[in-house]
Amino acid sequence: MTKHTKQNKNTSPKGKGPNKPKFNSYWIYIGIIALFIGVQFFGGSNFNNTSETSPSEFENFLRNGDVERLIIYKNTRIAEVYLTEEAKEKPEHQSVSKDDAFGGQSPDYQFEFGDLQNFENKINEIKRENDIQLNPRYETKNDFWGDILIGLLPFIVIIGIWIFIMKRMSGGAGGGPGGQIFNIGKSKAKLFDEKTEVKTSFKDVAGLEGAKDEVQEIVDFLKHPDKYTNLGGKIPKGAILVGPPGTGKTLLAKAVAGEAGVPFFSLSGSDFVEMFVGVGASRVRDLFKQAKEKSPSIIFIDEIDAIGRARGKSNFSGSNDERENTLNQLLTEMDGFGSKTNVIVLAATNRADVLDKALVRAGRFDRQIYVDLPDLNERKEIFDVHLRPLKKVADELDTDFLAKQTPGFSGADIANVCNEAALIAARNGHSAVGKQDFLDAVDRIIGGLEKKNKIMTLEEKKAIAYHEAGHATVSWLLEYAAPLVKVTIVPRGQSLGAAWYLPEERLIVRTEQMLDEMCATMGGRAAEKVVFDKISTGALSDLEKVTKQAKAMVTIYGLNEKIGNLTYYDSQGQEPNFTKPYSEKTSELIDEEISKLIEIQYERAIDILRKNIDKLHKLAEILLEKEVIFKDDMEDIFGKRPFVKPKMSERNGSTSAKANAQSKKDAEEIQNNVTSSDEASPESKEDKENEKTSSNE
Ligand SMILES: Nc1ncnc2c1ncn2[C@@H]1O[C@H](COP(=O)(O)OP(=O)(O)OP(=O)(O)O)[C@@H](O)[C@H]1O
Ligand SMILES: [Zn+2]
Repeated sequence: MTKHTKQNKNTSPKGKGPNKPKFNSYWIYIGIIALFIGVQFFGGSNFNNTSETSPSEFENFLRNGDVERLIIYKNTRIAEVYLTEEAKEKPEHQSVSKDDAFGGQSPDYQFEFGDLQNFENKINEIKRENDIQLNPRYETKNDFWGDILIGLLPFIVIIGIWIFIMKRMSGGAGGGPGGQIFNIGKSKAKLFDEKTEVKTSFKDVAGLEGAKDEVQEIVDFLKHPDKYTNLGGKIPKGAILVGPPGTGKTLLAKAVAGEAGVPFFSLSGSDFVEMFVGVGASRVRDLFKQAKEKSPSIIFIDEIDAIGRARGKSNFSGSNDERENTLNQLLTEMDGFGSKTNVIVLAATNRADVLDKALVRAGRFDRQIYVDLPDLNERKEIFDVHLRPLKKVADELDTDFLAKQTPGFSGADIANVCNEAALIAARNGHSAVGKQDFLDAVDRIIGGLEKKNKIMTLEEKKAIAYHEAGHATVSWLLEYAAPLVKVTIVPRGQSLGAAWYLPEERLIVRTEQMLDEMCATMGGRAAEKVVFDKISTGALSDLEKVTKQAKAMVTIYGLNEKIGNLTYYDSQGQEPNFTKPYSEKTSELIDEEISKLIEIQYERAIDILRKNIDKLHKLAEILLEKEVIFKDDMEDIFGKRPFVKPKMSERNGSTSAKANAQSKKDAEEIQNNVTSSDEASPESKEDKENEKTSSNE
């Protein structure tokens, strides 16, 4: 069961920071309205120190010359009488209040005169008889309540609209409309307390081994904070879980809380965002206050990008202040944690790249934990987890088989499949959930996913497998390409597949290293060309990367023979260049050289792949089958990477042509001793790099 956290204490928090507003902004609105009503009541002209009288008595006053002023309201048939100063002293006017707190603005008497014509005649008659100068003033006036109502009408309308919006925004959940207004500055966090909830544990999270390892530290810290602080260590304040929707980010965060046995506050970044100034910041404060009260605890903010988008970038209309305030408040709160505050903030997003730099700085969300779509094996595990609660599952059910049927599915999709299968089985009167029920459920979910363009055809999958296998093969066979760690055809962010390399830290990159890397980058497209004799649009980011690299070689690092030892790089880079720093002719030459560089590497990649076509096929097949391969699988196919320590004297060529020839020779060498050589270990490779770097200087 979830419950909304309530807090009935003082709403205006004691701000710590210097520029925190003392009041939540909605109090200001309420104040203005109250003030207005007050003015209506007390400043109004007929607040009661006016005595009632009758027309005949008035005639007496008039006769006696006591009346200074007479106001006649035609529409309400009321006359207001103001006495002269002397008259007020007379005993017959004792009932008239003398201490008029409002500057004597209110009349002394009022009465209803009935018929206006008669009344006027009577006044004129008395005036004539007694020689009295009095000209009544005529005014129109609404009655008191009508007056107030009309004055308040705009405010009532505004409040009405406001309440309406409030209700809409908070989904009409809980509490009356008034309650909503007064709770607007409260955080909407849902609290999952381990005492009242069924505990989520790592057992409930299938796969995600890497991510689990990383969050284990947070669990450990929450359990034994002293262990860390005693050693003077800094405690992590936050981590961001990055990954596509439905991959179990929320689940993982909840499991961290469950494992550590601490309360878990969960809400979405968009919950902070309201149209009223200051509300987001106030909600952030409230959330952290609640979390600190229950510390140690975990705050989980889903869709952090709703508030954490890079400032001044996302919105051209410029009215982003409210979101920025919210973000600033979040940063302030996170900075404000002392080492004694055992609150850890976990956030989730599927776009880490749009986040504000300030958010991912050290001491805030300085850890990013990747939560990717599951591969074949992980999908099997997720099926296992979600089959557990199903009461009756047919015995012959094979989760391996199910995992194979669901490429590209997220954990949430799989949870959906299991649920759907149970429903289908029930509808068809089956006594247990069987294989066919699952297949039907998969079909149904795929139908939904197809609409969202998330499913790839078998043909596409094959193309991607060869593309990635191409990268892997070429980079494996090139001495200077970064060593491969993992290749996958599980879609990842914008890309359809990916290869991970172990980047080396190099201070200086040599020509042959750049060329080898470019060649490996072209390996994807080259494989498509070699195998299908077709190329696809799937290589866009590869082309972008390789073009940038080639351009840098030619125009920045002076690594091209024809262009020579010069750079068009401007380290000051302050003034925008409206004119190119080189002539048209040079410009053409640059384009030509860039394109030549890339083409040579493309041809080279094709060449390598043609010579290793069997291995490429084998690799692609394994990829299709397992969806992910690691270094070990590569070694099974290619043998260990064959590169031996180079002889120093042979390696001092630095022009592209020489380097090219050198690398080609390498590739051929590899041909010959790919199965025999097993000398290269990562360390020796690194040593070699260092030596090479220094020899180059
Ligand atoms: N690795 C997993 N193991 C078991 N179940 C999973 C896994 N991943 C997702 N699920 C199931 O999918 C549901 C939704 O996952 P969750 O809400 O954690 O995804 P999310 O990554 O937070 O998604 P979003 O980005 O849309 O918020 C979970 O409640 C769980 O049932
Ligand atoms: Zn590629």
